[in-house]
Amino acid sequence: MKRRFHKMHGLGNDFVIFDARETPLALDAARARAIADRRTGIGCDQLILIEPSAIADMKMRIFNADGGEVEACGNASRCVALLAGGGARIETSGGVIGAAALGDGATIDMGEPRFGWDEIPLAYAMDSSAMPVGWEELRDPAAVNVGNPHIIFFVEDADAVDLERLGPLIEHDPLFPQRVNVNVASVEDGALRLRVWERGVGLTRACGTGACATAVAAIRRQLVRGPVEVHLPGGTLSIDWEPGSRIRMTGPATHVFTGEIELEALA
Ligand SMILES: N[C@@H](CCC[C@H](N)C(=O)O)C(=O)O
Repeated sequence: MKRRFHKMHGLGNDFVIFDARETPLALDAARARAIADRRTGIGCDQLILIEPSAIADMKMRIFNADGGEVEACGNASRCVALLAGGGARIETSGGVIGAAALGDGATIDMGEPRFGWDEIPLAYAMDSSAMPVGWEELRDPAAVNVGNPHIIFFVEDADAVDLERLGPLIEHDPLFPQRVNVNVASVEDGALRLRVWERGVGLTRACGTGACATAVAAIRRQLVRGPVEVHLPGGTLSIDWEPGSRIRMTGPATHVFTGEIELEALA
C-alpha cells in the first residue's frame, strides 16, 4: 500500500513526515533507515510519525536517520505545527509541548530545561553547568536536557572547530549513556553562532533543541540575555528563556512537497 508523506524542513534540517492518525504505520529502525537514506530512499535527517494521543491533540514520534527513536525535535515541532495549522498540544516522549503556527513558521513552548546529572543523563554525578571534562581543545562544557540530551561548548570561533571529527567522539563517549547531541557556540554581539553534531545523524544545517539548550546554557552563564537570536548554518531561531520558566522557540518551517511511497518495497 502506498503511503502519503510530507517533505518539510526547518532551516534546512529536513524531515519525512507521515500522518498516521487514521491509518497506523509500523516504523521500525530498519525501515526508518531505508526511508532516510539519501541515495536509495527519500532522504532526510529525521522521520516523523504523527499518531493519535490520549493526552494532547496529537503525538509526534521522532526517528533519527540511523533508525533510533528519540524524544524531541525542535525544528520538526514547527513543521508539525504548520501542518496542524493554528495551535496544538503535541505529545512527545520528551514531554507535551505547545505549538502555535504563525504564517510560514511557528512558536513552540518547549517546556522546562533539566540540569540534574542523572536527568541529562550523565554516567556519574557532576555539576552540569561547569563540567570538569574536555576533548582536545573543547573544554568546560555545560549539559542541558530539553527533552533530549545536549552538551554545549562555548568557543572563540564555532566555525573553526573540527566538529565532523570531534562530534562522533563525544557523542559516543561513555560519559553519555544515551549518547548526546554536541553543540559548539560562540557569542557574537549579544547573539549566538551555533553548529551542531546531532546524535544519530551527524552535522545538520540546524537543530532546534540544540538552539534551545545552547541559549539556556548561555543565559545561565550570563553570556547573553533572552530573547536571544541563534544563528545556525541554515538560518536563525529566536529563543526566549529565563531561569525557572519554560523555553519558547520561534522560527520558520517550510513545506517542500507531498509524495507517496510504497513502504513494502523498502527494508
Ligand atoms: N533536529 C532536531 C533534533 C533531533 C533529535 C536529535 N538528533 C537527538 O538524537 O536527540 C531538532 O531540531 O531539535
